[in-house]
This record gives sequence, structure tokens and C-alpha cells, in this order.
Amino acid sequence: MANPEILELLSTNKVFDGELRKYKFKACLNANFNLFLPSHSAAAHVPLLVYLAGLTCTEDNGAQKGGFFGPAAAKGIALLFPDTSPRGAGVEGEDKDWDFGVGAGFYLNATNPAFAKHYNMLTHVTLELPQVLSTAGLPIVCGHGALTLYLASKTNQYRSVSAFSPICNPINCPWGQKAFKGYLQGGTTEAAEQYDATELIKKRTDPVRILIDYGTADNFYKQGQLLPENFVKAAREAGHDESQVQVRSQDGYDHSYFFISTFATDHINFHAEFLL
Ligand SMILES: N[C@@H](CCC(=O)N[C@@H](CSC=O)C(=O)NCC(=O)O)C(=O)O
Repeated sequence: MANPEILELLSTNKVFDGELRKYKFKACLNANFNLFLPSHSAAAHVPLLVYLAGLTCTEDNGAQKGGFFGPAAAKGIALLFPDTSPRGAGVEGEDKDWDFGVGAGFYLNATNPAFAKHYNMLTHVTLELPQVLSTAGLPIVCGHGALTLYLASKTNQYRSVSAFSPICNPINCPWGQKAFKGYLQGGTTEAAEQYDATELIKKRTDPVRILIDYGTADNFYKQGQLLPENFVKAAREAGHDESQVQVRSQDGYDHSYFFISTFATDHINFHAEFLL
């Protein structure tokens, strides 16, 4: 399946009767990815669910701790786990902070000249990886990047989106403001057009398929980094009811992969409705 000029297979593991493959993507500065193929994929095309991990993560966090393989294997869904930023770009200061630069690419295409050559995770996730995997009809799962990629897509590339503890209104929270100031020449004004889920949902008048879970004990939620209430308000005002935009507050859960793995099956089943 893989073109060795572009993809180098680094490892394989059997899991839930399927196979987890780890690849180095040679076009993109050591940005590795993991691909789970359910056993069905040997005989038939299967849909692909993309998992976008959060700040500080690599392609391994969701794969190793998310608990997605069992439910995905049961439904016959493949899973793609991209990295969260380029690695080794050499931009000055890129590894200074945990919430900006290496491990924190924010799934955007940088327009700040210092970052624009390498920090193009939007293109990496929406074009480069799908092209290399030659798959259509991708749903996506996980936070801020998933929501914005889904909501800004004009090509029906994605059928549904779900997110765990996402940053819902980044132009109004410290993480988003810091990232957009650093990556984009136009800062939060430029970001509002393309990279803010609350702004984007206001402009979507067609039916959408969105599931969001967040935990009430999540410190980042309590600090005002996530702002799911802003997203719900904007969605309802734009005419998207519970059947299109479901945002669930999960009592006592924090921001960790213990939370994600608890609700992983719900998210896989949600996407299966639109994929199979
Ligand atoms: N180092 C930080 C905490 C970092 C953190 O919690 N990262 C989350 C994502 S946060 C938003 O996107 C994460 O997924 N971490 C990786 C993991 O495997 O848990 C701090 O000190 O607060």
C-alpha cells in the first residue's frame, strides 16, 4: 500500500485483530503518523477516522492511550493519528513553550514568515495525508483542530466531527490568542475567518454533525481555555439544534486520556452512523 519514496514503515503491531502501522512521512519534517487498519481492510475499503491530538502530544498519545482500537475494529473503521506539529524545523524559539511551536501546531497554516515554511499542519492533515493514503470521506475526531477543519471545509471532505475537551472559541482564550499572534500575521482577526469554531459555526447554515464532550473537573475548562458555552450559544443561534450539535458536560472528568478512553466508544459509534 505505501509508496516507500514517501512513506517509511517504522513499526507494526497487531491489535484487536487489525494492525497498527507507524510511518515516517518523508515530505514533512519527521512528522510521523500512526495508522490503524481493522481486519476488514484486507478484503474491502474501509472508512477512515482522523484523530487530532492536543497540545504536547505526538502521533502516539491517542494511539496508545485513547482506547479507540476495540470499538473501531468492531465497526470496521480505520484510524489515522497524525503528529501535532512539524519536528526539527529549526525555527528560533519553537521549543521554548509547551503550548506553542513544537507539539502545538494548532492545525493551521502559518502566515508569520518565521513559521510559514514548515508550520502547515492544516495542509498536512487535510491534503497531504489524505492524498498519500488516497482515502475519501474522512471524519475527524478530537479538539480545536478537528472542529475548525470540519467547519471550514468547503469540499464535504468530512462527514462528521467529534471532539474531546476542545478549545471552542480560541480567539477569546489565552491559548488561542498566543498561538494566533505567533503563527498568523493577522493574529486573531485572521484566525476568526478560518480557525475559530465559534465564529465558523455562525456561518454554517447547512446541517452539521458534531459531538463534543468535556469534563467539569477539567482545569483548562475552569480556567476559561475551552469556552464550550460560547460554541453552544452560537450554534443554537445559527439554527443547529441538539440533533446537529450535541455538547455534553461530563461530571467529574478531567482533561486526561482517562476521560478520552471512557468515551472513546461513544465517539466511534457516533461517526459510524455517518460512515457506514
Ligand atoms: N504540560 C501541561 C499539560 C499538557 C496537557 O495536558 N496536554 C494535553 C492536551 S492539552 C490541550 O490540548 C494532552 O493530551 N497531553 C498528553 C497526554 O498524553 O495526556 C501542563 O503542565 O499543564
